[in-house]
Amino acid sequence: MTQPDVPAPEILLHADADAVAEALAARLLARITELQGGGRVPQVCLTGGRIATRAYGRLAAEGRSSAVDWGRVELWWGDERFVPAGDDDRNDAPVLELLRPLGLAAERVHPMPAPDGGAGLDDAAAGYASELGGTRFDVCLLGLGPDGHVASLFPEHPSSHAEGRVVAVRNAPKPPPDRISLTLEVINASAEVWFLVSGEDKADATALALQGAGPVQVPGAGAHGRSRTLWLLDHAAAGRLPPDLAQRGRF
Ligand SMILES: O=C1O[C@H](COP(=O)(O)O)[C@@H](O)[C@H](O)[C@H]1O
Repeated sequence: MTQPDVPAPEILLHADADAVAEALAARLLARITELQGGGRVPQVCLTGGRIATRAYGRLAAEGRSSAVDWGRVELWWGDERFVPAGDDDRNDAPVLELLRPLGLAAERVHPMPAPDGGAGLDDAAAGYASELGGTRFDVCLLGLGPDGHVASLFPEHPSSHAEGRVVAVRNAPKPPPDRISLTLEVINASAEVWFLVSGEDKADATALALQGAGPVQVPGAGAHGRSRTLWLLDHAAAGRLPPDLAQRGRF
């Protein structure tokens, strides 16, 4: 089912997880370069997840010799696990380690707060909302959980119908239970939303999200960009799409 004024999702099919990671890195470098060429400081929202972490490795490797001015890129996070800074469970830890050698400007990197900063979960979420202000992302990267969760918005959970811009998530069905997440309001204000999804365990959720499931049942179904929504999939994740949809993205 398509919604009025929301561009139809574009499916980009790749052989495997490595190919998705490589494609994401190449596409992001090209988009950042293009935005900087137009005089803009690109606003990029990052996701956690296994495939994203692979993609950041590629980005770090290829980013060094690219035309991107890394000091003029603004980085945000779509969700975070509310565990201490540096904890392996945090979404920002591997990204920061991988990308720091690129010469990012510290004041343009916006990790979500950690409990060791002293704030409780609600204050931490409110603090990120103020830091974010009215920022609209040029590109918002998203993973998709096997249950259809996106960022830390979980199916049939209070987070899936949260209001406001940033939500404090408790009792997440996937550990750790305490998290911070952007809401669909913020995600859907992005110019472009790019999903990166790999693996057979994501095939059902991918098929539901791309065939008009409701955002409370499948939060990933409710996420889209204002001008573009890309789904970078590997064959395994695309395995349960109806042939006409899967065929559209084959190259
Ligand atoms: O918990 C999370 O999971 C999703 C999906 O992660 P994956 O490892 O199954 O790809 C991720 O998008 C989200 O940022 C993260 O907090």
